[in-house]
Amino acid sequence: MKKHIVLLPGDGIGPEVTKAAKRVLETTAEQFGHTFTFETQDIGGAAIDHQGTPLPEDTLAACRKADGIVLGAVGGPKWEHLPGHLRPEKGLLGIRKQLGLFANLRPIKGFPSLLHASPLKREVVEGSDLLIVRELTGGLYFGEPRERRNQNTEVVDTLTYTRAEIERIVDQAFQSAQLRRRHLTSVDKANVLESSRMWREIVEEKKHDYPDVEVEHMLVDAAAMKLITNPTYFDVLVTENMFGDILSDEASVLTGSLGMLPSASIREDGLGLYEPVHGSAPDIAGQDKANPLAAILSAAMMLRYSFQMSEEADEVEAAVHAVLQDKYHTADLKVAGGIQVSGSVLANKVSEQMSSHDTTENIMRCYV
Ligand SMILES: NC(=O)c1ccc[n+]([C@@H]2O[C@H](COP(=O)([O-])OP(=O)(O)OC[C@H]3O[C@@H](n4cnc5c(N)ncnc54)[C@H](O)[C@@H]3O)[C@@H](O)[C@H]2O)c1
Ligand SMILES: CC(C)[C@H](C(=O)O)[C@@H](O)C(=O)O
Ligand SMILES: [Mg+2]
Repeated sequence: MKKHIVLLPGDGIGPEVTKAAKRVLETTAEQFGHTFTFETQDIGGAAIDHQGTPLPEDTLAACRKADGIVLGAVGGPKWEHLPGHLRPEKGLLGIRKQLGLFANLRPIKGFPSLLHASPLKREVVEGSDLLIVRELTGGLYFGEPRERRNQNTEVVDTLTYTRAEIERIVDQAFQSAQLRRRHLTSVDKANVLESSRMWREIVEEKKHDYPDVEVEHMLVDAAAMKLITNPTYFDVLVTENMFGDILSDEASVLTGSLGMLPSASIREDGLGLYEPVHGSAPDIAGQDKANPLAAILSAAMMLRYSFQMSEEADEVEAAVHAVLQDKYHTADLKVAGGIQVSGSVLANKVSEQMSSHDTTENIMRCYV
């Protein structure tokens, strides 16, 4: 099969992890007889430096034509002095919005060989396997007005959702739950926010369309606590944009590192932007220390969702599992008796593992 992939490396460790994902995609193409073509475009701080804007028209146009998009990360101290509308992060928010990528799927599952890498107790982490379905193009991130007022003595951000925006993400979450253990937790702050009360109403209406899914509501503060005290309680969580952002970084603790969490930002027709959950990590950028597995697993999600190549996705995930079983890891993961390697060496190991044809069953097949 032929597929055209747009790479958006961005800033900080973005280029390092994107290169790793590309490497693994090239190995996939070779192994399965596909033709993947790649095109690199600017986004974020790199785009500001090269083209004066965080989201150039060319980038958007290329993404609209792509079969899949892989993004590294955007942002960093170099651009922090810029006004809000010119910041690198605006490029990422812009592309999500412009492409209508309203659903961000963030699977969190501990690899068995990393159970001790989490600072949480093994008995808490063991068996955790959850999916955060984060609404991605609404809420506080996009509401207007957002401004300073009255000579800088007041500030306003706006949380808006339309009924249709909530309905489509709730549908997505119910459908994800149907593919998994059929337990959905809708997370909100309905004791305070009107938007959350409408969210709850919609979940209550929608549940009749999915009678095989058990659904409940949970307040976000309680959910934050339960995520790290009793993570195996959860299957699918669905929540609005900002709550989803925060809860997913928190949940990464279950896996041992933020560098392990992949994500898919998708829309109904199958186009997707595949992005690790982590940021540009300026503290380790340029040192080949970044964990490339979140980006590699994001590429596996692209194979599964946008390209419908589930065998290929299984192969990548199984190779990641095998490399971790062999005790290879980057510096962010604390693995007793492990073999610490650079990010590029770890990516090569995954690639070699795939080429060795040694990989068997994918017991990590959690990325739905
Ligand atoms: N999707 C994105 O592009 C994205 C996501 C989050 C943050 N950001 C941006 O990134 C910049 C830095 O943000 P931050 O420091 O709060 O968050 P961050 O996710 O970049 O880093 C948080 C911590 O996790 C570590 N880390 C992150 N990814 C890692 C990896 N793959 N391997 C090893 N360690 C890793 C970092 O070294 C750091 O200690 C900011 O400008 C922020 O806006 C971008
Ligand atoms: C960089 C930032 C705008 C972004 C977000 O909040 O969506 C990031 O934290 C993420 O999780 O993808
Ligand atoms: Mg985030």
